[in-house]
Amino acid sequence: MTTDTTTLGTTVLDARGVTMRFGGLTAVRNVDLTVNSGEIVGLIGPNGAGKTTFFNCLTGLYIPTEGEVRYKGNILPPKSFKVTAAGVARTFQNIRLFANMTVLENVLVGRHTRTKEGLWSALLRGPGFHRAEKASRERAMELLEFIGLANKAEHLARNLPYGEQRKLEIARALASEPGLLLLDEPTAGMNPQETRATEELVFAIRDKGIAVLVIEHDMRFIFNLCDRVAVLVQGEKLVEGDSATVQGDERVIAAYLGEPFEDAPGDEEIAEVQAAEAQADTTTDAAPGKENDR
Ligand SMILES: Nc1ncnc2c1ncn2[C@@H]1O[C@H](COP(=O)(O)OP(=O)(O)OP(=O)(O)O)[C@@H](O)[C@H]1O
Repeated sequence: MTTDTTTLGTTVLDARGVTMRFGGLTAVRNVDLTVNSGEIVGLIGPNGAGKTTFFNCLTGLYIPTEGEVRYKGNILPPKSFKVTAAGVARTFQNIRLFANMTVLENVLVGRHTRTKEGLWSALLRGPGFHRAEKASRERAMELLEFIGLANKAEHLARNLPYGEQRKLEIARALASEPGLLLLDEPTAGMNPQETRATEELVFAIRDKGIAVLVIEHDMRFIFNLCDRVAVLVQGEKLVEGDSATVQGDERVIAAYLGEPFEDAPGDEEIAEVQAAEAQADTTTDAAPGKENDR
């Protein structure tokens, strides 16, 4: 799946040797990861594997103990608002909207890194301020159209259904006009329809020329969506490749034992298949992990 609007292959994000230690605990160990323009890259791994910690290292919330992170060739500054200004936006695992502000106001907040008008201009409310404010509102409304919330621009964020609140978070992140969007579990708590809509939204974002790096536990979502998937286990990158490669990798299957993929067969089905295979004197073509191939 490619996009017409970007040149595939230009490195947007380049994380090298990222390590994050908390006292004696190494949450992320020597992780390399690149995201190229036009790509949607997935980051998966069991609970506590270090995925969010890695995101925090990419977005200036944490300063990695070792390693460096470059965005379009430049080392990212160790402050989250500067990272956003540089072109990297993110959403969080837990919704962080301004609940008592309107939908439109939430998106306008996300635009502050792109608004040139300073404090004095805002206080004096001169013509420059009014022009900038009008342009910001127009852009925010465009984004709300794009994610399908324009008709709720004046609603309070707290009154939106859960799935729409998550969408609004994405719109707010997009308001900073990023070149790279990091999504931390965007479908957590969503029903299947909302998840499918989010999938379409992420494709549409990619088609606008924004590269995407996404953490998600929903394997079907990840494998449908991503051009490339990296697997973190206990802070280390275990495997990286396209969806088919990662789904078929026995180390990945082993890492997820006890936490099966959605729709993965239950123990009974596995036992049945194994018994049938043993009986049928099968060749090695019946590869382990095939059951997860969709
Ligand atoms: N600020 C912190 N201080 C100390 N330990 C931390 C901190 N943040 C994360 N950790 C630890 O680092 C490890 C990785 O946690 P992290 O939240 O990055 O995992 P994760 O892969 O995102 O998990 P999940 O899928 O459950 O969100 C865990 O052992 C966690 O307890």
